Amino acid sequence: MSHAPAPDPTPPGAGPSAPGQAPPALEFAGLVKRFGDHVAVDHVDLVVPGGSFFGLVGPNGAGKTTALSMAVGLLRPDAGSVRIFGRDVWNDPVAAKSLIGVLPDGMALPDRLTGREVLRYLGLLRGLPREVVEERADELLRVLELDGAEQTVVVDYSTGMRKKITLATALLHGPRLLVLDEPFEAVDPVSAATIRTILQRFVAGGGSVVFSSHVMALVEQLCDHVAVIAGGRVEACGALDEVRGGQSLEEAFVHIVGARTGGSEGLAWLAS
Ligand SMILES: Nc1ncnc2c1ncn2[C@@H]1O[C@H](COP(=O)(O)OP(=O)(O)OP(=O)(O)O)[C@@H](O)[C@H]1O
Repeated sequence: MSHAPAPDPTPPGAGPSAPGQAPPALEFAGLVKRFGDHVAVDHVDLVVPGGSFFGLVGPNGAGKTTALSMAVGLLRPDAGSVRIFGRDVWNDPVAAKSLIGVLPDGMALPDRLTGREVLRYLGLLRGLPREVVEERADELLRVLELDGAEQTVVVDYSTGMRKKITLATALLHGPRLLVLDEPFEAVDPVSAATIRTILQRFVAGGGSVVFSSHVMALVEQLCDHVAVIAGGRVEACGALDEVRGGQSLEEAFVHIVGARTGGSEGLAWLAS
C-alpha cells in the first residue's frame, strides 16, 4: 500500500525559516488558548522537525488535545501562530490543510455512511480522482481490517473501528504530516500493531507524525522526539534520549510532571 508522501520541497512563500532551510513539519509559536479563566495552552513554542516521529505526552488535562486542535485548524488560538511546513494554518488554511492528515479527538464522521462511503466522500472532497479513491479505499479497508464491515454504517461501528476508519480518512490523500490524537486508544493489540507498522512506513517514506499518547512504552518504541506538556506548558522537549536522560520515559515523565500518585487514601468504604 502506498502512503509514501510526496518529496519535501520548501513551498514558495513559506514561513520564517532560515533561507535555504526546509521549514519544520509543525511549528507552534507563542500559542495560547483560554477557556474562561483557565489557560489550557500557555505560550507554547514547539517545533516538530520534518521527518520526525514525535510524541506528545502529559497528564490528563495538560492541554494536548487543545494544542493539537489548534495545530490542525479546528480551534482558533487566542494568541500565537501555527505553521505546517511553513504555511500558517489560520492565514493560509487551504495550503496548510492539504499537507496534513488528522485524527482528532472524537471526530464527528458522517456516520449514516458505510466506511467505504466515508472514504469515497472525503476522497472526492479532497479532489482525488474517483479511481484513485476506490483503489486506496480498498487497500485501507483491507489493511485496517474493516473490509468485513463493508455494509456496516459507521454509527454501528465500535469505538476502535471508528478510530481506524478515521485514521483511514487521515491517510487517504497521502499527507506529509499526520497529527493524531491518541491513535492507539481503544484499539485492539493486533490493530495497534498494524497502525504502528503503517506509521513507521509513513515516516520511513519521508512523512512526519505527531501523536499524543499516555502509553510511554509505545512513545519510546516509536518516537525519535518527544515533548512533555503539563499545565498547558512545555516542560521538556527534544530528542527522545535527551528528554529521558538515561531513565525510562515513564520515570522521566513522573520526574518532570511531579510524582502525585493518589489512590492510597480515602475510599475506606470500598470493599469493606
Ligand atoms: N471546550 C472546553 N471548554 C472548557 N474547558 C476546556 C475545553 N476543552 C478543554 N478544556 C480544558 O482545558 C484543559 C486541557 O484539556 P485538554 O483536553 O487539552 O487536555 P489533554 O492533555 O488532552 O487531556 P487528556 O490526556 O485527559 O485527554 C483541561 O483543563 C480541560 O478541562
